[in-house]
Amino acid sequence: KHQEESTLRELRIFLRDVLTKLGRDRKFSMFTKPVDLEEVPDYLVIVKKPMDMSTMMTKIDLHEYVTVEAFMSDIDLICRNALEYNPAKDPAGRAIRHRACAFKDTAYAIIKAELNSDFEKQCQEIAQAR
Ligand SMILES: COC(=O)[C@H](Cc1ccco1)c1ccncc1
Repeated sequence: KHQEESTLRELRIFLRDVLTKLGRDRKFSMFTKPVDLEEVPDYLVIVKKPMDMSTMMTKIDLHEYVTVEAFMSDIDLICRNALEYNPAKDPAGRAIRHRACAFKDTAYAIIKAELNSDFEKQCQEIAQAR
């Protein structure tokens, strides 16, 4: 239905705006691109499902997100992966973990400030009907 397509188009615009805002913050630069598997050869031994903001931007453009909830699951995945791969056993690991938590909290705050709950309800109804 055209009304549904218009709602999903608005969702994509909203999600690109959230990622753009997060990508502007230099403390989150390690989350903007996939972890380099040549630099970090054991990454896939520990992290089963890598995720990063450039991959999320591609998923938006491929219409892979129909709800904000699905988008937030990938934000949570970025954070969880960083916590799993970077133990708190040294200052470098603790700094990355702190940024991972700040990344997730900042994403949630941007979304809460800008998302109309009716809008997400419409997206959920479209997702259920599919
Ligand atoms: C989310 O990013 C990561 O988990 C890797 C882990 C990592 C550790 C050593 C090399 O890479 C990272 C990359 C760049 N700067 C910090 C950490």
